[in-house]
Amino acid sequence: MAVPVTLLSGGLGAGKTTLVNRVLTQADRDVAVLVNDMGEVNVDADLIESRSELSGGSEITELSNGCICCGLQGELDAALLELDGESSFDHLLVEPSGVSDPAPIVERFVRSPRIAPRYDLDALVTVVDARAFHDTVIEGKPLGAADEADESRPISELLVEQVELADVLLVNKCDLVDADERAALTETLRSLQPRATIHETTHGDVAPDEILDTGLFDEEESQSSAAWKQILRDADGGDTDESGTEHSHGDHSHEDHGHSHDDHSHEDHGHSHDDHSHEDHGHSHDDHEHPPEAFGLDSFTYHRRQPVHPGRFVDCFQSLPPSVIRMKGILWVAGRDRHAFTASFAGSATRVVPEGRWIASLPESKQEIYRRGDDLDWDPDVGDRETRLVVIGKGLDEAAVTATLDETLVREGERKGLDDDRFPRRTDQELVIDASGVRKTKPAALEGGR
Ligand SMILES: Nc1nc2c(ncn2[C@@H]2O[C@H](COP(=O)(O)OP(=O)(O)OP(=O)(O)O)[C@@H](O)[C@H]2O)c(=O)[nH]1
Repeated sequence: MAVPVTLLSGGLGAGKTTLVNRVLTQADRDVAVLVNDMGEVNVDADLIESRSELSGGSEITELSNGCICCGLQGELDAALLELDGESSFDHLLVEPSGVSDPAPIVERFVRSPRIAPRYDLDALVTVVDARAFHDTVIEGKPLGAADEADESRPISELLVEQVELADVLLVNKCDLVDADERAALTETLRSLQPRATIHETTHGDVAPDEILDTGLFDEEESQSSAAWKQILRDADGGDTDESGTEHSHGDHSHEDHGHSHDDHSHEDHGHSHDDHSHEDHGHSHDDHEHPPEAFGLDSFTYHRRQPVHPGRFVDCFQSLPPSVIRMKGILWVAGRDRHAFTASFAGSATRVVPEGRWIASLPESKQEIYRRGDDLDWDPDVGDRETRLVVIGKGLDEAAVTATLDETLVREGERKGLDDDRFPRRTDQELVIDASGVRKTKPAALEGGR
């Protein structure tokens, strides 16, 4: 029988190890643990090991040569197969490095022909450091220089994505925030991921049953329930009012609106964090509640059939109003009329990544193929090119944010000769914009040297 798996994620020092130790000592079943600390010294494994000896019977396996979310997938598979072959246990806890993107690990459990039959993903549990999440994501303060300096991908954005994927959220270190901050945290977390069960904890004090054998993981939900995806989907089928802001319900997300990925001849078509192809699953979500409003937050979709001016876009995203908590969507960048970009802002930083080709940039014969049978939102002048951003925030002044975004649009007479080299040309590069500056990086630096 397939062994249930809990996948833990959370920022550095959020309290994952503390939680694992608690589960090992309190659970009434045999729990194996797979840890990956991405560092030379596998401190977590040592800590857990000394504790697990007390609990008896638990199995600890560690991976230490990189990050299992990408570079170590082979090693992850091997460890999982070995564990399955050599030991017997009732449940597996996987604790990847704090800066991992959980999505590729989920992919292993769900899709790998060797792993999927043996393991059954039970829940994605994200441990949130209440103090750090409040300060970085809600207040928008940058993390300490030491924390963020070496990382190409903004940590605050990863923290938000870990929340957006979660089935269970543990808001840990609640002793370090006051009642108002705690309420703001819960409200924000709910608005980012309405589906998750939330527990407020100190030193991971949650009953093991809340994270073991929960039956909460649902592949389709996990791909589609992040608030920004729901809003984008709702807006996508909708009417546009005078301000260009959309309010309506539909059943499409930009993931399935067909940007072409077939012509990457000039690129090293590597990895894109947003390009998990299984997002295109065509499932109807009309029964979901519209998320942020239900929790006192505001949201709207900004939509223009115009490109942004690259320089003004960067300037604007270096100082977004503090009321904006999350922004995500698709960008048409002037001077780069062939490729769609995705932009993702969370907390204090924005990441811009090139995606596939605009279908309108393909030869007409190919456009036909993409457009056939697809209810693409096609504009007679610009085709599928668009700038479409979901904005989530607290006390958002929609008109003011819209005006700010409008300022970034390219103006009459400006388009000639615009080609901002800071915007990546390859899908394995990304542009990171934060208060300290702008840099073009390779995500590989963060993710184990892919
Ligand atoms: N004040 C406070 N400290 C906590 C709490 N939970 C954990 N800690 C402490 O925070 C530190 C980090 O906890 P860990 O459990 O090691 O965190 P982690 O997520 O495993 O850390 P990494 O694996 O390094 O990312 C330790 O010193 C813990 O004792 C809590 O609720 N409140």
